[in-house]
Amino acid sequence: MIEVRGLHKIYDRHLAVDNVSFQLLPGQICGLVGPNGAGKTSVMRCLAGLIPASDGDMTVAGYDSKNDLIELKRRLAYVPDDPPLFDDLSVGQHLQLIGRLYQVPRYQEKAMQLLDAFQLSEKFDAGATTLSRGMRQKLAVCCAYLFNPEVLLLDEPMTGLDPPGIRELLSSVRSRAEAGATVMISSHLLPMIEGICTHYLVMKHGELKFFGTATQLQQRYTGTRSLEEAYFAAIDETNDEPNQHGCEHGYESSTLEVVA
Ligand SMILES: Nc1ncnc2c1ncn2[C@@H]1O[C@H](COP(=O)(O)OP(=O)(O)OP(=O)(O)O)[C@@H](O)[C@H]1O
Repeated sequence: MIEVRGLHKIYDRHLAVDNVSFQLLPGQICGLVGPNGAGKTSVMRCLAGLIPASDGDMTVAGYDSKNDLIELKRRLAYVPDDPPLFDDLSVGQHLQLIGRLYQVPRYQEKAMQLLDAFQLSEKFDAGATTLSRGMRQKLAVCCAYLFNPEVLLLDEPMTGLDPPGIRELLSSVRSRAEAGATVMISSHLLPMIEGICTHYLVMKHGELKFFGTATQLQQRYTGTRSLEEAYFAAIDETNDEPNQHGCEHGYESSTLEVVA
């Protein structure tokens, strides 16, 4: 569902993503974690086709990012951490726009259900500029969910959400994955994503430090009792040589893991 081989992203002369490869299947939820500036957003923006990769191959839902970008975008939703809403549109009009653009059957009904779930119904007629930060985030998630994408890329989606919003977001991510979606969720709130992720991708300085299942992460960093502890073990590793540890870095090994 998501296949990335040798992704590189260079801004001017800064190497922000350095040879990242991984593969995710339908139903899998991948926590994308790493320190500030690790390259997480750059990976997501390349995958979403918002910025060009400097090198590498990416396939989403079977569509190649170089040759089938439009088809790829039809199947993917990317929610950035600061969603760019339309200032002139209300909450309801945002959902109407997405419903029509993506030709979602009965989009009005689905939109109301989503707004209810995220406690945003009373803001149906409110303009985007009048929304709080958390409400903007919730609206962006509702817009992403409305067309039922096969792949969801959520960039720090919990930032600004209230506790009911976080709970709804986490449970909805889980149920969408159970229904067959592939989800990548970047977050610094490690205890919050720990309960839902099947996989983890740990980045530092643009490099992939680990990719694998939650179980593999535990096995790799024996003695760690939580995602947070494994995270620190992964990013504090002094030996940053590529392929030093086999499965964390290589495309072949992540393929093996998925096939297994
Ligand atoms: N448009 C840009 N031009 C130049 N450098 C950029 C640009 N966007 C990102 N970078 C640099 O690329 C690196 C990776 O940035 P990125 O936003 O992908 O990191 P991140 O892991 O998402 O960070 P955070 O956790 O802070 O959101 C950083 O060093 C950043 O300064």
